[in-house]
Amino acid sequence: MSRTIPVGLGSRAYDVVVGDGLLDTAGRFIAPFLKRGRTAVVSDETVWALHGERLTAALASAGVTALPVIVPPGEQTKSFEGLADVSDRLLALELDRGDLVTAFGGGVVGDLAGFAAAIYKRGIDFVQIPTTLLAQVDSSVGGKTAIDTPRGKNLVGAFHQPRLVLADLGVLATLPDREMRAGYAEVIKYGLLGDLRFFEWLEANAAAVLAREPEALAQAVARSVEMKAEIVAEDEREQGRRALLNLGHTFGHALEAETGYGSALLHGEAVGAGMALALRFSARQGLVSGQDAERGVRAVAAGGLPTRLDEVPGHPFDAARLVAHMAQDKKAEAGRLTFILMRALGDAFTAKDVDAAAVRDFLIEEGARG
Ligand SMILES: NC(=O)c1ccc[n+]([C@@H]2O[C@H](COP(=O)([O-])OP(=O)(O)OC[C@H]3O[C@@H](n4cnc5c(N)ncnc54)[C@H](O)[C@@H]3O)[C@@H](O)[C@H]2O)c1
Ligand SMILES: O=C(O)C(=O)C[C@@H](O)[C@H](O)[C@H](O)COP(=O)(O)O
Ligand SMILES: [Zn+2]
Repeated sequence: MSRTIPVGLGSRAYDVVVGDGLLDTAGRFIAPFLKRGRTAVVSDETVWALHGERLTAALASAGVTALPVIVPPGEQTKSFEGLADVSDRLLALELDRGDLVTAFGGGVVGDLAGFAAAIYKRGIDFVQIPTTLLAQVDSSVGGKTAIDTPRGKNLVGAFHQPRLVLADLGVLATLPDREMRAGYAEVIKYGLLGDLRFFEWLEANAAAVLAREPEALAQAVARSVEMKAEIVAEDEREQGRRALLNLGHTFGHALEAETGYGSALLHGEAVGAGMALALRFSARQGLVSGQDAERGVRAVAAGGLPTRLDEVPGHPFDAARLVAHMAQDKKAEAGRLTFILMRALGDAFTAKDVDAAAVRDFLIEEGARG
């Protein structure tokens, strides 16, 4: 059984298909987007070793040749060097504008391959086959593509929507538990930012989702995608409501930049800690009740995610350096900080012009160095 969730973007509309075993029918889904029977498949070494043969066979059975472009796994690959490497290899394959790039992996591969597709010969089509929980619920949908720079996360990128997303829940069977927990951060984010019922469902079903129980997993992925699709369709370029998807990211991206994008702190872990900080900062500002904030933090912790700075590798962080990273955030305007804060569980909002000194004081209270 699969579910198809449309992303209603007019001429750039596409479907997200969620189900078990979709990889084996990938050729049938992808063939209609091809002008000739081939696609470059950008993947990382780990995903390719585990699932590359299966995808290659599925494509071949529909008359499609896979041209692999395999990159090292991990956040460090989402860099200028990684982008140059992928772009050069797509050129070496002599892809033209009628060809298609398939991003087959987690958010790193999706963001990198998507950005390469956005700028290759000024733009070619791509499809996403996300293989992590995080990529299935979040990064494969919505068209944000980017690389990191030492100055900050995702600072160089483009909006480039995929033509199709195929989320095969079965491939998550090989995903390490730590990566499941990191992906769960983006799942709970949807409940916190805009759906109290989903949040409550997750409070009751976190363990089942993390254990990959088929029904719970399918429900968590489908509801997350549904929420993201609805928000992206309303605000593709983050002029308003889409910024809510950044809950936990202003704090989280600053922590990622400070830890140097290594394996010590995964994006989802940074978002987990970032959401806990956003909840407590909201309470400190009198925006949300202390009770709601604590309940939100408990739900993040139940996902096995860090919720305090002293649980984040790199602690103690320098408060001023964290605030400096936040000023580079894409939501900041004229040097003024923007955060996604909470009014209640299931009710987040965009707070513009947040006082940098208040954020710094809060971070010091939370254990950062003054
Ligand atoms: N574009 C967006 O809207 C968006 C949204 C959220 C996150 N992101 C970005 O996504 C990135 C994080 O993505 P991620 O968490 O998927 O990390 P990732 O792509 O690094 O994948 C995590 C690890 O899991 C491995 N892996 C992937 N699929 C596997 C599988 N099925 N079985 C076994 N191992 C597997 C990978 O090789 C990698 O080592 C960050 O760069 C973040 O900024 C982007
Ligand atoms: O799709 C979005 O919009 C998001 O903000 C989703 C986030 O989970 C994701 O990490 C995104 O890449 C962050 O965007 P950025 O614009 O802050 O780089
Ligand atoms: Zn994210």
